[in-house]
Amino acid sequence: MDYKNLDETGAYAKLLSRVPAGKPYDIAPLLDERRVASCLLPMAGGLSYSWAAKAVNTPELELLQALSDEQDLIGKYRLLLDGEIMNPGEGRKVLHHLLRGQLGKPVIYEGKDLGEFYARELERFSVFADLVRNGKILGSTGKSFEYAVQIGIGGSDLGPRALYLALENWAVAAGRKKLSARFISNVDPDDGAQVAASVDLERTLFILVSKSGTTQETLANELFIKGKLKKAGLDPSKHMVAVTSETSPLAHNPDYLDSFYIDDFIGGRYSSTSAVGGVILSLALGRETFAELLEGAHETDKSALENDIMKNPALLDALIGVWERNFLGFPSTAVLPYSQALSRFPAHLQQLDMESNGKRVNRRGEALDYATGPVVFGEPGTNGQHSFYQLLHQGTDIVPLQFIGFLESQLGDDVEVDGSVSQTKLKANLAAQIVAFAKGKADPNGNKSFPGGRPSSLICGKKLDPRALGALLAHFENKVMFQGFVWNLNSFDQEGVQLGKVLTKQVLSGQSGDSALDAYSKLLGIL
Ligand SMILES: O=P(O)(O)OC[C@H]1O[C@H](O)[C@H](O)[C@@H](O)[C@@H]1O
Repeated sequence: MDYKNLDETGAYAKLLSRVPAGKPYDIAPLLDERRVASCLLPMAGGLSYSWAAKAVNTPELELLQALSDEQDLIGKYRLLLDGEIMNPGEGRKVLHHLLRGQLGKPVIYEGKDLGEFYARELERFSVFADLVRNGKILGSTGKSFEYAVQIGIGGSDLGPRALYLALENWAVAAGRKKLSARFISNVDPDDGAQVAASVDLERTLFILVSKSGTTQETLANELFIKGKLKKAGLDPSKHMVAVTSETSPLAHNPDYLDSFYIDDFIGGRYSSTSAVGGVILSLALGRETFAELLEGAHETDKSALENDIMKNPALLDALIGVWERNFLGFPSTAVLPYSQALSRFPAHLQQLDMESNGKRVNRRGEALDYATGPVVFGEPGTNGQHSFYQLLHQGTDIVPLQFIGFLESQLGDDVEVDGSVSQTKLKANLAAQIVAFAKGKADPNGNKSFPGGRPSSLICGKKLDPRALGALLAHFENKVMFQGFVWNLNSFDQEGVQLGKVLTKQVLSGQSGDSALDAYSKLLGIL
């Protein structure tokens, strides 16, 4: 396989020549009824991807297709599916797609079929979840479990938390919610203390999740919670399960009620569809809920194999993102779900994208001369409208926007005020924002004028259900993967998080050897 930097491709110079000189790419004249109807791609899970309000047209799209072909993005995706080492920094395969079904060759590692291994673990924790939900597995005082509390951080927290919140109301409406989930992530002791105080410990099952089994925050929180359980007269070994990799120090420990495994080929931020997300979702919302989520993700993974960018929403989204980042020069992007259930989804995408593609060297470690991953942030609409949208509408930076919306609410519990129900108001706000950002509004008073030309995409669906959520999750995973391939990055390691960990250890050992570190330690009352 040929791995080229973006600026070594033939398409790069051609795309540069498409950038309007000295003025923004004006999308206002583009956006009409015909364009909204035609710039729409069906996605898996009943979703669709609208790129009508993007600053891109046929000539750029043809060049982006050429870029995709030249960088062989689909070929690289196929290699990944077939179990090639796609994380060269750590010499690892990248197998999160295999968690939701086989699309490539069987992946055999040290004599073990990894597809079978993941399927076996899925079945094991699904059965476990059934037994807990049916009251066949009880706490140490013989009471059934009502709460599931995940202890984990980063990929062992953000994705699972975002998915749980996304489906909690849906599962209530579907009669599938049995346990309430909570999450402890921060080493800030107030996090664990607050969560512990909000549950009935006798009826709580803790899920200790750490792929490496060495994460400082998670291990501290484990001991914090075990101390609380003991103090309450409970046996921690009957109140805690572990999710980790088989090679971690947490593996095969009889002190846990049970243990479920992943391996080194499931990256933390890509682990939501493994036991890392699956145990808590299956416990709280039922195994069928998690199974449907996996189906939506698998369907998306399949659609991402299509070479034609006009038939592959994740690929198109990725390439438009590259056009915006490298050619139009936009440094950030906002994820704006018009769905309160997706309140933590932007935080998950922040890790997914920024930890994957926040890199300044290529996969061979050579410095790059072009921009890579954007800064990602976001909040649900309409809340964001009353907060940071001011900058998005009238600030000096153009921030491409990724809207997400649904036709129906999850609970269907609504109120009519001034002739419309709240769900309709939510959607009206969404439509209004897309057009306001794209077209703006001229006004002789500069303070009141809106420049427009602020591009956005929209992913929409009928209702946020497990299939749609799985499709949404996998869409962004695949988008980030394709962008990493375009930029010639290793999207699957995260060396940038290491230095801080090393210095923290030095501070805690009292041997920092650095006067600035000592000074800050004094300021914070450590020394
Ligand atoms: O699951 P763990 O091994 O505890 O890792 C938790 C997290 O911490 C690391 O520092 C990485 O930055 C994340 O990618 C990872 O998800």
